[in-house]
Amino acid sequence: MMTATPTFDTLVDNPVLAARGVTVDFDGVRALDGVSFSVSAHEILGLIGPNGAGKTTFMNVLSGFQRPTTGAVHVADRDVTSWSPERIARVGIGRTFQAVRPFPTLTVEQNIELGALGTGARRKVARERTDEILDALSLGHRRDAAAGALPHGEERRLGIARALASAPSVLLLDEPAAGTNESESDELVESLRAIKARFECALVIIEHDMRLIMGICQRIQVLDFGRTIAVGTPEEIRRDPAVLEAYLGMEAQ
Ligand SMILES: Nc1ncnc2c1ncn2[C@@H]1O[C@H](COP(=O)(O)OP(=O)(O)OP(=O)(O)O)[C@@H](O)[C@H]1O
Repeated sequence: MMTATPTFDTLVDNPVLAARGVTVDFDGVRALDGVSFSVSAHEILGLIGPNGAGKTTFMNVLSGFQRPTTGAVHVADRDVTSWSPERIARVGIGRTFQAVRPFPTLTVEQNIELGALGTGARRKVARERTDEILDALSLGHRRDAAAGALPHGEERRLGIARALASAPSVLLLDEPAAGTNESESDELVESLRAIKARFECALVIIEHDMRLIMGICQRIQVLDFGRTIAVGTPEEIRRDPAVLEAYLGMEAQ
């Protein structure tokens, strides 16, 4: 287990997405302080930490929505640190947002197809991909429903489906289980497993639902006050004293 802040060089070999020494300052607040990170093709990585630890800011840096004050972001061997979000999306980094909802008056199918067409897929390819995603995320029975009429758990899955439609090599998910009940969260886990099994896509998941994170992630990185305090398997993280002190508290013991 690595409990110190990892350096770029000691992280995974051949990462599809990596960041080195990322610092972000907001008017006197240091939201991130030298965070390094990498994810392998097809890996499921959890990014956890207490409120305000810097998780969303870090995801914004990875996807081009926040320019780091210092540090670098690489997609495979390309330095994308100064790229726009649109350009980063085009080289395979997809993401969902905590608060962005699907287009409510469009159908589920149309929402997903737009996600594919938006990154340049031809209509036939977009249709095929939409069918595959509807099936993998168990949304086929809702194909013609208006997105705005979906129950909350399905609406969250549609958000993921839309991001998946752009055929990302890495999908960044910002609190996909937010507001879901236990059975919706179980369905979400099934969908994430189906994505891993059926699509060539790594997943990076910010989530406060520890049952979900511990159940599905192969590796977890923990942030606290803008720094990495641990990286390891769920088992290692569950027992890490720094993590217990910072975040999990008694509930993890
Ligand atoms: N645009 C901003 N301007 C100023 N400060 C910001 C901005 N965005 C984030 N911060 C601050 O940066 C720190 C990290 O915030 P961030 O939202 O990244 O944390 P988080 O780990 O995602 O939290 P949560 O789990 O509550 O979503 C916090 O102190 C927050 O107040």
